[in-house]
Amino acid sequence: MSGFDLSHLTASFSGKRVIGPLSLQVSPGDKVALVGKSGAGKSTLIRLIHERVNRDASLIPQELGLVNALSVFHNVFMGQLDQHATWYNTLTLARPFARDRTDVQELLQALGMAEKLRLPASSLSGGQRQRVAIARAIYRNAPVLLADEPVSALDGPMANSVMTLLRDRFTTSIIALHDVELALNYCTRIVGIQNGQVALDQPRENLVASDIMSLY
Ligand SMILES: Nc1ncnc2c1ncn2[C@@H]1O[C@H](COP(=O)(O)OP(=O)(O)OP(=O)(O)O)[C@@H](O)[C@H]1O
Repeated sequence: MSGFDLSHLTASFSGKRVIGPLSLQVSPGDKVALVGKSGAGKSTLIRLIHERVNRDASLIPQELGLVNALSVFHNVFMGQLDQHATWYNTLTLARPFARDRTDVQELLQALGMAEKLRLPASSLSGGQRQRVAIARAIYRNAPVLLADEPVSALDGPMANSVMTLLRDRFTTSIIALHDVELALNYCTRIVGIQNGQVALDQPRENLVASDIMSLY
């Protein structure tokens, strides 16, 4: 599955509705940017979509979810944990298989972090940690990417390079982005969220930055 049709998406906290009810239909090949001001509901919507799509998604959550005590290799390998038998994962914890090490190393190379393979995640900077979560999502190789501000801790050139990589590696994606220029440059469809509802849903070519800024 690389497209999906979700309806009746709702979320509430302490009895207060923060999302929906809303529907979202995503076709295979859509590269959706979720935009909207802080607190609009983008992260909550990504979580709701992940609950529905689950194993078909590669997720980059805003909180990253790295295990500090484990190496960069093992954090990336976690992207495929549910695709291997328990014995394979247990052996990998002690001593990774050469093929997996090579695959992860190649990914880290593409993310400018080749020399970090064996280091614990605790020793990384914020931007490096974010790239490990990105590598984990790419390594998972699911049909759909769900990402919540995946390049927020990266400098401009690195953010562009990572967005290019994500665009090339995933046919279908939904990415929450604060950076309107990145949204317009790397996505094919812009979905604006306002007060938990879809306030804008347009192909990228119909929009300029000022159209999106009206959401803020
Ligand atoms: N765990 C929670 N408990 C209570 N309220 C929450 C919780 N998570 C989110 N909210 C509320 O839900 C609303 C939407 O939050 P959400 O994190 O989805 O927004 P967002 O658009 O992703 O914001 P940002 O761009 O700042 O990440 C906000 O009003 C927020 O306060």
